[in-house]
Amino acid sequence: MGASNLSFDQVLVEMLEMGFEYSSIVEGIKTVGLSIPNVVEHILTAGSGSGRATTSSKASTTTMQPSKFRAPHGKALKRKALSSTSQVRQSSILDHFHSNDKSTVCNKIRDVAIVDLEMVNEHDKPISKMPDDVTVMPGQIVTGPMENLVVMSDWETRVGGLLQKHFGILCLKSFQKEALNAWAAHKDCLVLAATGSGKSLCFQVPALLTGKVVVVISPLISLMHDQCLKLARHGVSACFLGSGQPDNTVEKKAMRGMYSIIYVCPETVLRLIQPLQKLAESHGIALFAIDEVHCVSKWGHDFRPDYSRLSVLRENFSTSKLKFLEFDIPLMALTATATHRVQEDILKSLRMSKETIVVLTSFFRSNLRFMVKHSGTSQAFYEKDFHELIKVYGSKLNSNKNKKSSISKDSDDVSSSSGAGRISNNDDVSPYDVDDNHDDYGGRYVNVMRSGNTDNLVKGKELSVEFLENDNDDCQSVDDWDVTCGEFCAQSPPKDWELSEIDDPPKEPEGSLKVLKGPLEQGPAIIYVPTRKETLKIAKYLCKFGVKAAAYNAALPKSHLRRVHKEFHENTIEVVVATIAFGMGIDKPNVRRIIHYGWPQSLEAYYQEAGRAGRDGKLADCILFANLARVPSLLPSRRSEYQTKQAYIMLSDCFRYGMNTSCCRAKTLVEYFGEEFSHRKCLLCDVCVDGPPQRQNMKDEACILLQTIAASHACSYSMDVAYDDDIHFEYGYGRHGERLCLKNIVGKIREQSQKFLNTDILLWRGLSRILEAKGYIREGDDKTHVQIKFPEPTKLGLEFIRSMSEEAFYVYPEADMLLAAKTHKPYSSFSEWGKGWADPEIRRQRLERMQVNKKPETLRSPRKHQKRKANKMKHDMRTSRGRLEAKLTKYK
Ligand SMILES: Nc1ncnc2c1ncn2[C@@H]1O[C@H](COP(=O)(O)OP(=O)(O)OP(=O)(O)O)[C@@H](O)[C@H]1O
Ligand SMILES: [Mg+2]
Repeated sequence: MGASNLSFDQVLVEMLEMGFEYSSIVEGIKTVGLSIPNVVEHILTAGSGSGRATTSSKASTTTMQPSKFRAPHGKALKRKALSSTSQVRQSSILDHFHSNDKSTVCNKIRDVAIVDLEMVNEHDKPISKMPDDVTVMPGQIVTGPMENLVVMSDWETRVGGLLQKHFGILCLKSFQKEALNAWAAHKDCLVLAATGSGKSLCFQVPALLTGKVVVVISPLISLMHDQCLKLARHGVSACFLGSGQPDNTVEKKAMRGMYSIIYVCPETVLRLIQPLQKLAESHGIALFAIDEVHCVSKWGHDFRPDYSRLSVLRENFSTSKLKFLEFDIPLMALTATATHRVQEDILKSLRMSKETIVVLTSFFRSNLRFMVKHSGTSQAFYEKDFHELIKVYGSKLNSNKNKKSSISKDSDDVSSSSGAGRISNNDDVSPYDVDDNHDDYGGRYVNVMRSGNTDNLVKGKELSVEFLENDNDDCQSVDDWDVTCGEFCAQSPPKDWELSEIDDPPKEPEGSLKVLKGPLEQGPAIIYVPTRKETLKIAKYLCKFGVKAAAYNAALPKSHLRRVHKEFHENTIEVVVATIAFGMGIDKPNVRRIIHYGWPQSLEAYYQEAGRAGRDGKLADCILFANLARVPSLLPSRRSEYQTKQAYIMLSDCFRYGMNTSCCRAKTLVEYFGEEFSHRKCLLCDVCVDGPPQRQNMKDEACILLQTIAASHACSYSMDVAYDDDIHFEYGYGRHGERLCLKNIVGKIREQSQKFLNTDILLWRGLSRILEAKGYIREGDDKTHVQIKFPEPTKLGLEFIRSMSEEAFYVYPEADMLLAAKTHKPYSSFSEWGKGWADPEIRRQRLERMQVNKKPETLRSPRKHQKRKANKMKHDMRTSRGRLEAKLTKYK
């Protein structure tokens, strides 16, 4: 790859977008010239140290030890036979992974075939241990009694042989049977089943049973590609169409019925309506499957506008439109993350039939161990947060000497629970970690987003250099994987399938739960971060300690992404540090750890990504490291006002999940999706294991907070609130008649009550959420916030004040309240810095804090520094104006 004709600035801008640091880019350009791929390669190779997986095809060949090439149950696979039976027709797979090197084609074909079969092994090996705790609830949800349906006769008897032949599977899970029953009865079907439960089989089987074509609508090329590859290995011909498919003969062949399964993105299927109608006539279409169907809904976390136009399928493939059809071609919609609202939206948006069968299984994944840990999630915390990960994945050879110097003496176990989302690992967080910017609840973006002006949106993005994982990944398009193939011909499935006896596990009595215990088995990890820059920073950090880590974000060169994907599947890369671009569809059975480093944007996204873990049914960790002292902000993205509001609601739910200290995390998650959690607890998460914190009687705090809020609204309520003796309010509705935000209200409490002088804003923030949940206060602003911002009392709240009795008010302190209790600081906000100097105690504490916690100037972020400067200017202006006004009154 020689130098391109790009200018220095162009290379710089593009690479900054990818998340690289300015200095590394400049250094790279100096060394290898103005070629983006070369500079990327240079930086990644230099930064990776010995830990990063090598890029050469040799590496994958050499890393494959004979012992690895085993059939599911220990039978060695014959390399030769495999390479000769490989019928993957396109140059494709080679192009995927080694597009530029044609000289070693043969070797590569063999390598890839072997790699693929290795993946098959991994998938099928622990068949009996598949997460199959799903329970179909036909009685509740199925809208039509199945026994009354005209079911395609004998499909169940015929399917057994096909499953064995193609997938090495003896039987279907009950939810798969339900879905297939619906299809066989020509009914539409909505399948809601946990991540990794095997939804794909529901739409793959109809192609095998009928010999007709199944059209699958899928949101990502990477996902389509993954599935096509697996199908080819299982002896099912499949292709994918769309902008990632350069060979237009594939599309023509597909429309002539040459592939059993056609994967398309929604954009493409909309274009292909007519050819598909012809295909339905000539060959027959057995089913339209809409995978990851939550993308249909505006209420979902991953809305794709083209998904919402898929109602054309119902309109164009019904008996009223196509006279040759005997029945409407059934629709099967599938997802693992849909709330009730999203489910309703799906049925409506796709215009699914009134008789749609909804197959609902539990979203609960009993082998996932959820935890929340407090962390500043910045570079200063890497050492502490990743030290256990480095211990697990770091190469002994490399890291021993580094470990001595760099890894904290602290031997806290990353995978050991910190206790109910509490603050054990990073409990020595400085008060300065509480970013006062965030007291305004992400206002920086709110302003930008709410303007409705797209120019501003763009500016917003430019402003937010750290939040670079923008629409590129938010709205992942088919272009995120420009895979050059898409045609997969059926290979003969391996002859020596060893069939495991699998069936739904015997139903356990209600409430009992088999608890997986013990240390995690070996297996890779994925670290999800919000920004591209962090993917690179963390991957580089881990590589320094000998961890085979790699960054993955949508802006990185496709060749790099393909390599990461491949090497991750081969277990050459052990830790992928990724944005949401590596989320949906990753089906690797032995992922042992999913770490979210920073707040996710929604619980749907969180659960979807966490669902990549433990797909083999074995214990896996899902750890969320988040700054519990901060209210998270929305990442910039193109959103309408309506979508912004929705996004805030989802972020808020996610924030509350992190703040929770008393309810089982798995229960919180599945109940979020509207499921009634049949077990009381998961017995694995940090809350279940460590128990909730001790309940506190917060009667006094609740009363004073409610009173102060009520007083600030006294004008509007024109009521006589019985105040505490030591509280006197000078005005009712803010000094200038404006609403008082929680921060001001807390300021008032501190001013008026000696008892609460030294209380932390975090305490009041947590308490206000508790009061809101109890229905005593509500948001008084017409905007949506992540955390209540302008509290106003409800009728219930006012009654609570009126009827204040001696009764205690016991609550479980939330995570931020516990954090406040641990960090002994009276004020968390710089905006309150100017207040209270006259008070000797406050003065003493502030001076002490200035001495002890003074950070070196270099550590200050430019953003904070600018804000401080601006505040100082404002303060100076105010004081000089004050002096001026004082002088003027004097001379009047
Ligand atoms: N009946 C079955 N018995 C055993 N294994 C199965 C069965 N059905 C599917 N599987 C396996 O389960 C794994 C996960 O399947 P799949 O990718 O379809 O999950 P999914 O439900 O689509 O998950 P996600 O929501 O994350 O996409 C696959 O490797 C598949 O081979
Ligand atoms: Mg799936």
